[in-house]
Amino acid sequence: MATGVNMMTKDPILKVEHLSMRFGGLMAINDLSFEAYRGNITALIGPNGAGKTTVFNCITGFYKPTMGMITMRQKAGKEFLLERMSDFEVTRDAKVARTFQNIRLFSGLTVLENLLVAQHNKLMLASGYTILGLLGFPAYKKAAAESIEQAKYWLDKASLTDRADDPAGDLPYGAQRRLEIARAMCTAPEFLCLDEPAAGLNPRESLALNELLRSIRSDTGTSILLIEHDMSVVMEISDHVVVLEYGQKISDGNPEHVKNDPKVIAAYLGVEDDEVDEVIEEIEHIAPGGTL
Ligand SMILES: Nc1ncnc2c1ncn2[C@@H]1O[C@H](COP(=O)(O)OP(=O)(O)OP(=O)(O)O)[C@@H](O)[C@H]1O
Repeated sequence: MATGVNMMTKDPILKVEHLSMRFGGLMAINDLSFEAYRGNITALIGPNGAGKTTVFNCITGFYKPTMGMITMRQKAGKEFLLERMSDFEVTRDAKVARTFQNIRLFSGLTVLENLLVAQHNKLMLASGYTILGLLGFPAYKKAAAESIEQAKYWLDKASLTDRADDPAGDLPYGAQRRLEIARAMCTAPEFLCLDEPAAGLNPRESLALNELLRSIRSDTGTSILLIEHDMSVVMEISDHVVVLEYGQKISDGNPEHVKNDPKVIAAYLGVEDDEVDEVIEEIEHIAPGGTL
């Protein structure tokens, strides 16, 4: 398959091999294989019901796949077979963080508190899981100061510093989405999975999201896998796009390759492959140069 991506020079952080997930009589994912590369933004796209969230749930330990292997290799070389791990272990040990389609913030806590709660594990470790934290043990004090610094850093990156003391539930929708991503970044993940981060955003909020994701890629080197329906976000910021239809991969490559792939156009327009040329001709007639 021509892909437009030079796979030889890429270093995979995630390898999904022959993944299948069956729900009763429904094969939601059927023998799916793809890779996500270190330091890249990879987008997983496809029509409604294609299986994107199911893939995310398999990667992040929420579902146990019916078949297949999901290997994550950290920067230091340590490998994890994610399909064998619980969601808690995937987050804590493999350092995979995720956000959900529906926002899941602690809406009664302030913005800053949301970012501190995300670092709970680190603080508990520093307290030795005892009351040393309450007694002002130096290691705990140091960890607490680091947590605040980390929270401040991500408040700034997400353009939320001036809302730090407001309840998270009072933020506009786009700011809540950025806070969720900032909260995930406070756990210092190597791999960040975002489920429809641009859903419901207005164009200005979408731009702010793009900027945040680009800065995560350039400043931290964290690899990102995102599910997204907003093609302007996908085409604008992704290095690599994987397209699913009915639980199978139909295209894999750089954004330019994917948006011109007749199979992808057919899937989105809901037509048979052999009718694609005809439909593209019609589209060209209405909007010359138009793609997806
Ligand atoms: N827990 C489940 N039990 C039964 N069927 C499920 C379950 N989760 C997903 N499915 C089915 O699996 C298929 C793929 O669903 P999935 O949510 O992964 O698609 P998607 O590509 O994320 O869709 P959307 O873009 O609409 O969010 C659908 O037919 C869905 O109804």
